[in-house]
Amino acid sequence: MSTTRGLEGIVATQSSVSSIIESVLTYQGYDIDDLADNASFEEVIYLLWNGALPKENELSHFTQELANHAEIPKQIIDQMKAYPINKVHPMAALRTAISSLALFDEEADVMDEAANRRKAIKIQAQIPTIVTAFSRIREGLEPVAPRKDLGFAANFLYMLTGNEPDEIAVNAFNKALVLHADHELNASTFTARVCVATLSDVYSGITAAIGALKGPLHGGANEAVMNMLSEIGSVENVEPYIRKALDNKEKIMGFGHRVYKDGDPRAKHLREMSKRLTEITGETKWYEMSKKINEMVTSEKGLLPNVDFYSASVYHSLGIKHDLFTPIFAVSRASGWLAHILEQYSNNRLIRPRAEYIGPNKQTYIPIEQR
Ligand SMILES: CC(=O)SCCNC(=O)CCNC(=O)[C@H](O)C(C)(C)COP(=O)(O)OP(=O)(O)OC[C@H]1O[C@@H](n2cnc3c(N)ncnc32)[C@H](O)[C@@H]1OP(=O)(O)O
Ligand SMILES: O=C([O-])CC(=O)C(=O)O
Repeated sequence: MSTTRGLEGIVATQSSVSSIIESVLTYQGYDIDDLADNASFEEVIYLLWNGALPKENELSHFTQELANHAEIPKQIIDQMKAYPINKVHPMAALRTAISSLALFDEEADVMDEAANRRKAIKIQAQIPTIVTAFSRIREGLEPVAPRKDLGFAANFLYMLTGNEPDEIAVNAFNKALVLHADHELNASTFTARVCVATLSDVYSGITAAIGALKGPLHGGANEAVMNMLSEIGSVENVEPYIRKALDNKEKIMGFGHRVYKDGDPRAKHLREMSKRLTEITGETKWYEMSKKINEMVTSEKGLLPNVDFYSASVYHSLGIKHDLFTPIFAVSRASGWLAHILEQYSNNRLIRPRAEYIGPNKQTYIPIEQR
């Protein structure tokens, strides 16, 4: 038996949801560059779940469906109020709240395709409501109910702040959602597929995926990048900080990637957004610091920024709290997880690889008093 550490390069399934070929990312065959510049997040969700871009009437029906299901049960809000809110990371709160949502869905364990699609709509629609409600509850504010007349991106920002966001913020947030929606067999998507391949339910798959996304080697890196930027504090401090980190063989968050060795195609969009948004807020230092870190890490280690690097200064510029960055990743990536879950159910086989045994052999049980 031979092993490949971290399953690098192993093709574990077939999928038609998204592809990464020669560093080009496509969703159902559409280049991410094209979608980032043109598509609404709602169109992208529809595309990932249905394999085709929606016609006008299909999009308005789909958008309405999402809006109609965006409210969460009152019990979930009450439950979040009972969390030890000052100690709980919003990703942990989201993981628990999504799992709890299943308890209030009579169809949670109904496994036919129509029921699974209904659950997909509910989960996609309700994740933003949970994330924004938790954010407000911990600030001592009441959650803001979702509005049916606002699009997905606008509604998120509205529920977060209670104010209708401007067009620049909505467009930037929409683009970030589009860029994060799916990414082939990344760790959280693989987790979701492994979970539902046992014929467990959709909520379990999403709960498991949230747990995997939370780690700093995956989605948690965007918050870690912002922590690093805050710690560095100024452009002049970049050089000594990064040099020390590299000398100590520390990982620089937001750099490197298991699949992309010559660059993550999403990063250039986020870099451009970071530049523009920091100019608008007048806090260009976040972009300037990021750019300098990028130059140093790339020239000294040959590592390029991944999706998490410039997204940190983008979300910061939108006025979003740093520990909400990864939950926002989940808001977007839920669309990809759900597409993969539906795909897994449609052609399921239990996912169960092998482990090469390297432990001791031929041991004999010794009674406890003789050990
Ligand atoms: C949405 C996402 O999930 S994107 C990824 C988000 N995660 C991060 O940004 C965290 C920082 N990056 C990393 O930890 C890694 O690059 C990962 C997890 C993304 C990919 O990991 P792997 O494919 O296993 O690469 P691995 O960790 O083996 O790295 C290969 C080499 O590059 C180095 N390296 C990789 N990333 C970094 C980094 N960010 N900073 C410094 N060195 C790095 C490793 O130390 C290793 O060096 P070595 O061969 O001398 O030991
Ligand atoms: O694909 C990966 O390994 C990580 C990643 O970039 C993502 O999930 O967006």
